[in-house]
Amino acid sequence: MKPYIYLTRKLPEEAVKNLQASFQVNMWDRDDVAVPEDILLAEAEKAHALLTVVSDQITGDLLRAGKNLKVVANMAVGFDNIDVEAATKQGIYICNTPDVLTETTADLTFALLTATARRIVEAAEFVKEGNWKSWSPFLLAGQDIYNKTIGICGMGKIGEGVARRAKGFGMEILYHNRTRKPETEQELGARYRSLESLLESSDFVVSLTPLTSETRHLFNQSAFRKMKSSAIFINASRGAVADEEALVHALKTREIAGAGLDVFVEEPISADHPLLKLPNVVALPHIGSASLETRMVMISVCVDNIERVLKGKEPRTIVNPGLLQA
Ligand SMILES: O=CC(=O)O
Repeated sequence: MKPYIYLTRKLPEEAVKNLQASFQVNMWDRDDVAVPEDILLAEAEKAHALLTVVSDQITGDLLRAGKNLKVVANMAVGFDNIDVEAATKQGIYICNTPDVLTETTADLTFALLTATARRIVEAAEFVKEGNWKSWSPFLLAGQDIYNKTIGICGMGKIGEGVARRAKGFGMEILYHNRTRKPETEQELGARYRSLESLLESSDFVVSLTPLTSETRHLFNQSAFRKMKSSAIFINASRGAVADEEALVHALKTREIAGAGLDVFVEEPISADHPLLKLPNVVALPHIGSASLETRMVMISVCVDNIERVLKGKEPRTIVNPGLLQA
């Protein structure tokens, strides 16, 4: 019998035809709703490979139930939705899609910064709603971006991509990261700062840090209080790096000036969430890497990893490399 692969989202036929040639492939065939947990569990119990997305919770229980499972290929660079430790114990490869989405996500992060600073979403709605009656000096006036200070928290590849864009805007670049990046400092003139100093000095605080036990609620009440009252907070990593209640408070009381958010604690965020009621928030539906080109490449990275593992080869992009040595 051919190995069985379950894809948790409807993907284009052309993207998965390679898999169909050698394996039995089944996919959740709706694009508008996520696969329900019970169906995902039942599929994991049968599957040799899963192709998953960020909103699928790949828990220890699910991985232990997957007696045939050899690989989970997550269509994202982040993998906080997966219990990697449990997978490693079960001998299951966890793969992600690094590198291929770096520039696309940096584009979106910078676009979100621009949209928030210059009130682009508000302005576009204003025109479409027929509210534009006259040109006026301060109509929808926002904040400058060029020559301002950007503080990037999480200087991985996407952080570096955002820093390159910031350099083009003549911005002063500060960063905070677990490790210093001498080459980035040299190439982009980025300056390392403690988190506290970055928060105090930046006009734009940009979160690109992965979600871990250390970064959960990194942006809390005390962090927002340290920021300038004119500061704009941009989050393009994971919702839970910010304490959303503290963020709502900081925005309402104008402790900070605005926020551009591509990610939320609960996704999809409910339409009546207090964050969505605030005029100084630009909210996007987790579309950091969502260009047609990049999404197709991400799928092909997942497909390639699955194919390799099921054919007895090493996957190319692996999150639990300890397994390769085991
Ligand atoms: O959020 C998206 C990703 O991790 O790629």
